Amino acid sequence: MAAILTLNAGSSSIKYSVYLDGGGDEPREIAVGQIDGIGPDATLILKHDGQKTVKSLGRADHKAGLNAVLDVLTPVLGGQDVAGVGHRIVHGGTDFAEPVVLDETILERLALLTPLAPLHQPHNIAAIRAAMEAFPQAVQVGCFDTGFHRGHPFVNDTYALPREYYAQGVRRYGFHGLSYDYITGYIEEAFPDLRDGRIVIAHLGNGSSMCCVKGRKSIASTLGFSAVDGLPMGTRCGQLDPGVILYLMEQGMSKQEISDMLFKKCGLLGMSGISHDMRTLLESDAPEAAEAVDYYVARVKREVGALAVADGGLDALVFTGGIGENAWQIRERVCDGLDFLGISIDAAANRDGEERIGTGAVQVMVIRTDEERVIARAVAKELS
Ligand SMILES: Nc1ncnc2c1ncn2[C@@H]1O[C@H](COP(=O)(O)OP(=O)(O)O)[C@@H](O)[C@H]1O
Ligand SMILES: CC(=O)OP(=O)(O)O
Ligand SMILES: [Mg+2]
Repeated sequence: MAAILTLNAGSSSIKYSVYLDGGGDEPREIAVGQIDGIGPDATLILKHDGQKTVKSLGRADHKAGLNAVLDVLTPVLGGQDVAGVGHRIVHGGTDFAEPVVLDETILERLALLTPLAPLHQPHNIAAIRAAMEAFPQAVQVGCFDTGFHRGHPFVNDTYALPREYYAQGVRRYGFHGLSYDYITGYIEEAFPDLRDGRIVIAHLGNGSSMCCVKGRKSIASTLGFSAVDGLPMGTRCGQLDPGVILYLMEQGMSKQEISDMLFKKCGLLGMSGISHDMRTLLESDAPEAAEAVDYYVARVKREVGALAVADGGLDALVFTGGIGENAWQIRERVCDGLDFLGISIDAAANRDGEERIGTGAVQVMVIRTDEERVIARAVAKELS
């Protein structure tokens, strides 16, 4: 049976999985892992054959992380034929929404979108090139984070700029679409009563965004044209008055310096001066760490309200992503004081990370996302 490999290069991690192609049935996962904490202190995790391997890599950038993944996969694959490799590609622009078989021309077009997702797009493209070299016989399939949001109503898809900019592609694309696709599919199966419900999903990770859906369709997202808008993130500023950028330009900062600052030096890292990592900030006693977390929580809360309004009400609130799935403290603080929206949670169920933690009119849920599965399904479809 042929194998399918998935690669998902996030801003602070590379997630990977190996599946066996089900020949039309759901692909069967046989190994899963990630390089966590890309930067000074990276860790490789592999779960395979009922065993979990954890190996410290020390300092590792995306390239070193990817090489470590390819190394660890050799014994996992055991000479098995890799028929397809699926890739998460963060930005598809106006041209790409559905999964696509990748070739050199497409890669060149995707590279043009790098300024809009500098923490992802180059690593996504590097992973594709590495996979093309490592598995030359395999079909390489790109799956786009922006695809899920392409049906937004115009009011949630545009900025109030002169119209020609919309035509040029200056739009609210939204990201984390593979995660939202997985979560909405999961809800459809596990909670059929919510199939047509108004759901706000908070994908809180190193990259964070929120999205409201109705009947599995994205209605609005906090992320927009580039992967920097909306919520504050590990190193990204989130929503910002464009006047600040004009101010920075007047201060003499170059385009590259401003981009580096907004994408790499802001958010939790910039506000705390300590770390981009939510785990570190929750453990810290420094007031700056507490202020960064306060700001993060306050922005998530505001977006719950904003997205509930955009969706015409709220039936469920879902937490997912590295922070949303694991940080009970953040979930507790986000939900605190939102009773007026019908949101309240059971403290013990929340601490235990149970799937259903709501006690009010709105269902509140913690659901583990699986972007890799969405990618694997797309590859399997391509192979069938
Ligand atoms: N137990 C935990 N408590 C708090 N935060 C956590 C926990 N586990 C993971 N995280 C946070 O999740 C983030 C990584 O999320 P993830 O979705 O994997 O990232 P990426 O955006 O790279 O895909 C990190 O900032 C990390 O601090
Ligand atoms: C789009 C984005 O921010 O992705 P990630 O959360 O994987 O960094
Ligand atoms: Mg991610």
